[in-house]
Formats: sequence, C-alpha cells, structure tokens
Amino acid sequence: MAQIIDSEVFLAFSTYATIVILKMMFMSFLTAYFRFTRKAFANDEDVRMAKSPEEKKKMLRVNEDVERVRRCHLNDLENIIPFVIIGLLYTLTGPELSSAVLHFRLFVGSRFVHTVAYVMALPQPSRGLSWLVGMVVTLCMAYQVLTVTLRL
Ligand SMILES: N[C@@H](CCC(=O)N[C@@H](CS)C(=O)NCC(=O)O)C(=O)O
Repeated sequence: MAQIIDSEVFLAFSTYATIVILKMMFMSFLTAYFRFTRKAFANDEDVRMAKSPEEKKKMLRVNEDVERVRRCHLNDLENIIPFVIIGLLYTLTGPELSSAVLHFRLFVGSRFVHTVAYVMALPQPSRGLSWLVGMVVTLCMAYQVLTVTLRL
C-alpha cells in the first residue's frame, strides 16, 4: 500500500482529482454569486434583508442564470464522482505513467471546457463534446480496471 501511495501515478491522480474536485466546489460559490447578483433566492430565511413583503416575494424566485450554474454543478457531480472512484481503482491497477496522466489531463481539461461552455451558454456541440471526452476517459479507465480485475 505504501508503494502505491508513493507511486508517480497515484501522486498524479491525487493532483488531478483534487483540481477537478476544487473546480466542482467552486460551483457553489458561483451559484451564490449569481443568487446575489440576480437577487434570486430559494428559501424564506434567505430574503430577510428585503424591506417589504412585496420585495421579499420578488426575491423568492427561479432565475435562469442561477439554474444554469446549478445544472452545471449537477453535471459535475454526475461525472466527477465516477471519475474519482474509477480513477482510484485504475491507479491501483498499475498503469503506465504516461498513459495515466493522459487520461487524467483529458478528463480534467474536458470538465473545465464543459463548465465554460455551460455557464457562458456557448453554442453546441461545445458542451456536448467536452462532456463526451470526459465520459469516454472514465469509461476507458473502467474498461482497464475490469480487464485487470474481472472475477465473476
Ligand atoms: N443528466 C444529463 C445526462 C446527459 C449529459 O450529461 N449531457 C451533457 C452533454 S449535452 C450535458 O451537459 N447535459 C446538461 C445537463 O446535465 O444539465 C442530462 O440531463 O443532460
């Protein structure tokens, strides 16, 4: 186990996994930023600063910019959690460093592009393609885990 933790592949995985998890966590701050700038809140207790009941009612609303960031965050959860779990198992199978780093870089790069494409509403297929690259990388790693470990 100590050998695995000291390996270059594990260190590279830890680096890229941490970067992409931090990116995902950043989506919470971005959501908060859009909530305040668009004055669109979700809970009664969040609009206590409103001066009148009418203003309070206006601030309790759904805003498309906020929802867009929330959808982007949800998509991160759908893709980054599988990457971290499968990527860790893949790391334990002892892959070549160059091949492993290529997988990690492609995935992390694809998620940054996906976020920019989603939040800035870039024309398709920019978001679709970036999502596909990340998904294919995770599936490739899953395939390699199964080829090494398969016991049915
Ligand atoms: N849960 C996703 C599954 C498919 C997916 O992840 N598609 C990518 C590429 S089109 C996406 O960015 N979907 C938008 C989203 O998840 O909000 C969805 O509802 O669209």
